[in-house]
This record gives sequence, structure tokens and C-alpha cells, in this order.
Amino acid sequence: MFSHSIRRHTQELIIFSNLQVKSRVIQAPTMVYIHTLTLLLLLLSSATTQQPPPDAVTRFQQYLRINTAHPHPDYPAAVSFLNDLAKSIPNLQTRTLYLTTPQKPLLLVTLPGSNPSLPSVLFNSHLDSVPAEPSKWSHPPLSAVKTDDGSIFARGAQDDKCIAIQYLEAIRNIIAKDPGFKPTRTLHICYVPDEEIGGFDGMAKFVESNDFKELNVGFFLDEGQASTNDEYRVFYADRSPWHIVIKAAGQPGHGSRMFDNSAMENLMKSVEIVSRFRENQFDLVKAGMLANSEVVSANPVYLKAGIASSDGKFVMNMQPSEAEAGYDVRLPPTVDPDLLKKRIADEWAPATRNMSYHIVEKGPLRDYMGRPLVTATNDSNPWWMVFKHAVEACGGKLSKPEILSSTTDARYMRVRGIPSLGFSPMKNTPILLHDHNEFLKDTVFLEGIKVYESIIKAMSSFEGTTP
Ligand SMILES: CSCC[C@H](NC=O)C(=O)O
Ligand SMILES: [Zn+2]
Ligand SMILES: [Zn+2]
Repeated sequence: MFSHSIRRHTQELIIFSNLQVKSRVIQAPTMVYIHTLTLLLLLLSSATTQQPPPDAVTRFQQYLRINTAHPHPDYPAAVSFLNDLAKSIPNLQTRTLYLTTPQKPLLLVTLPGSNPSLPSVLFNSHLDSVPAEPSKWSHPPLSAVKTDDGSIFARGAQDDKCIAIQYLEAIRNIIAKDPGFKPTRTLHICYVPDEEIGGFDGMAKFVESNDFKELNVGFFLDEGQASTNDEYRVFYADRSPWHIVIKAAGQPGHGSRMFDNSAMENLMKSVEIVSRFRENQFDLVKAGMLANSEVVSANPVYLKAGIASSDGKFVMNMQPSEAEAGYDVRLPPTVDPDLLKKRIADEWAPATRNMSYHIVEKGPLRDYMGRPLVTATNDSNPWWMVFKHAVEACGGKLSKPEILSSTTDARYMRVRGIPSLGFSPMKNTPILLHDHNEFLKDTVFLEGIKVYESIIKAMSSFEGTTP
């Protein structure tokens, strides 16, 4: 029912966009003139826009210069660029889907396989980036400037515009070397909006659509993170985000009075308790017992209290009757969510201290069978074996598979039982996602293309049976 209404909505939007050109009656000689002019314009525009720039690194820089940072990402411009790029590669088909508004398109690129009845392989890259603070950067975040040592500075260089271009360049290279190349399984690439803000208008809508169901996806490859050493990192799960707001109510009164049960006192006791929990979790990491992404993180992100005065400051001689704190909490798939909920109710926000709380679970914790959202990285998962061998076949080394600290759109696949890995081939690279001065070296970017060539060939031509 739900997916039907999305589909209808999508079709309406497509029809709407086809009706943009207004019709009117034109005389015949004028018509010929207009046709010639149109043809000339078309030829000119294909010469200027269809022609890809000369090399992969330049194409990467061009993509980085399109502003897809929140809060105003220019998705149509990014999709138009990627669509042109895909169209410059033989055999690639493209489709633009509108799952919500015309401002949030999703681009689907397809390399058809010779046996379309086999489950397909889907590679993903999100179109959006987090914002940047230009004054804190050594080069403007949209400049994609390449310094003498080959470092390309731009917001999105690592997260995740590199993989967007690497996928296409890898296919370009495969076909250039072997023009008759046709994979067994169909390979799709999707470019989705809004991952950085939860994917609710992006991947979450896409997986509900008939367009997605028709792809019959058997394996999903998404973004990962850079590694600071010589091995590539690979991720088999994400932590799940909870946004928790803790509220305290309490006795108001004159700023000079001492009394029990003020809202601020109640909230601050909570803040201390959460901080202690955070410290205990972090100690496990510092002691080397667990990785960062294997513990629960609970980071305070805002505090709100006080009575505003007319000059925009706070009234200092009033103790407020309400106070609240916001937390970004991340749960690894190994943690029992009910135990954490009990801890929150009993310790972080006890009703006995006039506290209340609200948890927004920003994603599922279990798949449709009630299993934790993890992808097997052993020989029970043939996709894992093919992936691993493909990376090794081109000389790459993989470090021990990890849980990702943050959250990606892969959770929308794992919840459907689709095996999914997170991987961005960036080694010997500082981890700069969401940081100032995000950059990627041209040599690392180009080496990543070679890795994807190997992965794409192996995964799309894998003929074995899959669970
Ligand atoms: C609420 S889901 C947010 C997803 C986001 N992804 C990347 O940073 C993250 O914060 O991990
Ligand atoms: Zn990302
Ligand atoms: Zn990100």
C-alpha cells in the first residue's frame, strides 16, 4: 500500500516534469528555423556537457565542486553531473527516481548482466555531505584544489564523493580494456540523497519502492572509512543511533535560595550519571578490551535551561522550573537495547527525581527475522569470500572486519537480510570525514579505482549460489 503510493507519486512527478514545456501554434517556416537552431544547440551542448573532462582525477574534482552540503544540497546538479558521466561510458543505463520531491532525486545506474534472473549487486554512494566551516579550512571546501603533493581538498573528498566517481571510473576502465565485457549478474549503482541526515527521504524510501524490489538485490556495497595504515578497512555492521532527550522538572525559586529538587539540580545529577557510564564504556576502549565501535557511546550534544531576559541574556536570579539535555547515543549490535532502556529509566532519568525522557530510535536494531543487523564475514557468506579474494587479487590487504562507529544507509539493507559491507578504499590516509580540511590524495583515489575494478569484475561475474 505504502510503496504503491510512493510509486504513484513518483510517476506523477515524472509526468509533471515532462509537461514543463508549454505548447503553442507556430508557422511552418519558423518551425524549420527553430528545428535547425535546436539541432545546432543540441550539438553544441553535447560538445560542451556530454564530453567528459580528460581524466578521472579532474572528474572527481568537478564532482566535489558541486555543493551538496546540508542544509541546502544541490541534488539535481549532482545527479545531472553523474548522469552525464555514466552516459559517457558504454553500456551503462541510467534512471532518475523521485521518491519525495523534485529536489531529492535518486540516480540509478545499471550495467546489465547476461543472467538477469540472478540476484543483482548494488553499490551505493550518498549524494550529500555535512556542512563545512570555510574559515577553519586551509583551502575553500568547495575548491577541490590539488596541492603539489596531490592532496585534493574538499568537503566530501572522503565522505563519500570519492566512491561515487571511483565506481564509474572502474567500469569505464573495465570496458575500455574489454569492450565486450558483460557481467553475469546485473550491477547497479545508486546515488541517494540525505544519508547524512538519516536517509529517511532517501534510502529508506527507496527500499520501500517497487523500483527497488524489481532490482532483486543480492549483495550491497556501501561506504566505509579511511585507514591510517597499509590495510583497507571493511565494516560488517553499523552502530544504531538513538537520540535521547532527558528532561528535568523541579521547584522554581529565587536565585539566592537553597532548596532540594530544583530542575537544574535534578538534571545535573543525571548528567553526572550519564558521564560516569560514558567513562566506563570509554575505559574499556582505553584498556584495549573493545574497539570504539563495540561500546555504547553516550555523548551530550546540548543543554537547555534558564529564563531568557529581553536583552537575550539569562535572568540570573531565578532558578528555572525546567531543564533538559540531549544525547547522541550509539548502540553496537551486540548490546541488548532493553537493558539500556531500563538503565535510562532507572538511572538516567528516574521519575522519582521528576525526570522524564524521550528516545528516538533512528533506525532498526534487528532484521525482519529478529536477528542483529550484522553481515557474516566468514565462509558462510559467499559474497564475503568473493569480496575478500577480489581485494587480495589486486594486491590489497584487508584488516579485521569492524563495526562502524557511525551509521550508514546499509542498515536499510541489513534489515531486509541483504548482506552488506562498508568499504571505501583509502589507505595510508588520515580519517577526516566530517572534519576540517578533508582531503584525499590523487594516488589513493586512483588506486581505489583499481580495487573497484577487481571487486566489480569478481562480484558481478560470481555465478555461485547465494543464500
Ligand atoms: C540518524 S542517522 C544519521 C546518519 C549519520 N551518518 C553519517 O554520519 C550518522 O550520524 O551516523
Ligand atoms: Zn558518508
Ligand atoms: Zn558522513
